[in-house]
Amino acid sequence: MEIENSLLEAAKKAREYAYCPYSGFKVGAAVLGKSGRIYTGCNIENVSYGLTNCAERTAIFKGISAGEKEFEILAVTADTKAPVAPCGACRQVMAEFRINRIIMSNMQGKRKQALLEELLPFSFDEEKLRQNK
Ligand SMILES: O=c1ccn([C@H]2C[C@H](O)[C@@H](CO)O2)c(=O)[nH]1
Ligand SMILES: [Zn+2]
Repeated sequence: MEIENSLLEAAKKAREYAYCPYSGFKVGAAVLGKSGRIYTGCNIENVSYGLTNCAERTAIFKGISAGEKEFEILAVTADTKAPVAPCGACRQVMAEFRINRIIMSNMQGKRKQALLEELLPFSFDEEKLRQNK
């Protein structure tokens, strides 16, 4: 519970740095690396909307680019009525790095936990790529 609270706190702080002039929808995320380090992220939008990077991917890419190989838990938060859920692109990136535990929350502290296999069933993975004939 302690680590979950720390991750949500870190995600909440990172959310303040969201660059979202087009949607006005601020999101914060934090991911725990196997090393024990926490990497945070916010969403970063672009005038060519499709280049937008979500908070979750910002946090994961920060971890990878700092040398982190494996992760334990990812937390994400936004100012929504129900806990915010990661988009499909972020779920696929979480699958790439086997981030199995996801904590979704809102600003009021409402939480929901899920396993990646629940968020992304029948996922496309390395094993399927290797079945290429
Ligand atoms: O889980 C989510 C959902 C949305 N967004 C961002 C993308 C975009 O900047 C804005 C609206 O979709 O919120 C995230 O960062 N994470
Ligand atoms: Zn996303």
